[in-house]
Amino acid sequence: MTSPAWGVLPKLNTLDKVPRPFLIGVAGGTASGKSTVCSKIMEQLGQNFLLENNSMVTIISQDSFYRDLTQEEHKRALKGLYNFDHPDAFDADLMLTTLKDLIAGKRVELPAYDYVLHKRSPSSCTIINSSDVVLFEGILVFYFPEIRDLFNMRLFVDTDPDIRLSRRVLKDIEERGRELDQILNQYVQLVKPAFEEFCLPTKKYADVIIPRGADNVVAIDLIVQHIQELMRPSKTSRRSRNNSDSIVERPH
Ligand SMILES: Nc1ncnc2c1ncn2[C@@H]1O[C@H](COP(=O)(O)OP(=O)(O)O)[C@@H](O)[C@H]1O
Ligand SMILES: Nc1ccn([C@@H]2O[C@H](COP(=O)(O)O)[C@@H](O)[C@H]2O)c(=O)n1
Repeated sequence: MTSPAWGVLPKLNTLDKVPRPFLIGVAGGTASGKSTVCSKIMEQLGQNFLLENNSMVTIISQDSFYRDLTQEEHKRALKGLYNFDHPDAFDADLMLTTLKDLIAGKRVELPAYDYVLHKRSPSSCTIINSSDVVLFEGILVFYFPEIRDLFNMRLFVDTDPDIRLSRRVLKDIEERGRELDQILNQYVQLVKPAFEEFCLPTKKYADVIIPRGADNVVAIDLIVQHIQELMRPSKTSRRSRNNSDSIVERPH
């Protein structure tokens, strides 16, 4: 293979290594199963590959990057009238810095998000040391171009909207103590229109679309196999990559 192949590897310092951490973006509508898919990928990588190699997988939620609300915004949030599905609801700068820090091998601190209080809870912070694989999941992880470009693999969880709504209703009642009329009002007025305007158009950036989310065991198995293949050391040649579209064999 001659020079043209090198052009698809702009982010790699050395062709002997896949990026570490290997950063995977997982987008999809609310309650599509993003977290569940991430947990399955993590579980399977742990079972099949990472234990042998003493490596680590980390899942990060975009929800940790919701902006702090003003008093007025907080009042609206309590009534289900604040738009948490709009890109402006997120601190995109902090998201970018955090991901860049992780890529640089730095330790990062992530506050858990409290959906009842509508704010981050610094008391339950997760400290993330360097990992081999980082799964970053959220409704708008592919929305911001600079963030989107950091991913080495992009997945979109594509689940039927009726199923998502029914899961969302249950989740909001059981885990977030919300009332049905407020949940449905927020969904119809804010969640659904924002999904159509901001989240769904990012599906085109995905390397792999996963219909039916975590039910799709074949898709998840193939994704896990692909990650294992990319990360496995090879004696004769090593596959080097920037994203799934540009896997090339190392020139001999
Ligand atoms: N394939 C599935 N079958 C049944 N329930 C599921 C499935 N995937 C997710 N769920 C449930 O739906 C809810 C939302 O799933 P979750 O993974 O948290 O979605 P997201 O991270 O996209 O918001 C959770 O209660 C989860 O247990
Ligand atoms: N205080 C908040 C913050 C977010 N939401 C909703 O969460 C959804 C994103 O999380 P998923 O796990 O479902 O992807 C998003 O649709 C927001 O409407 C909220 O209701 N309250």
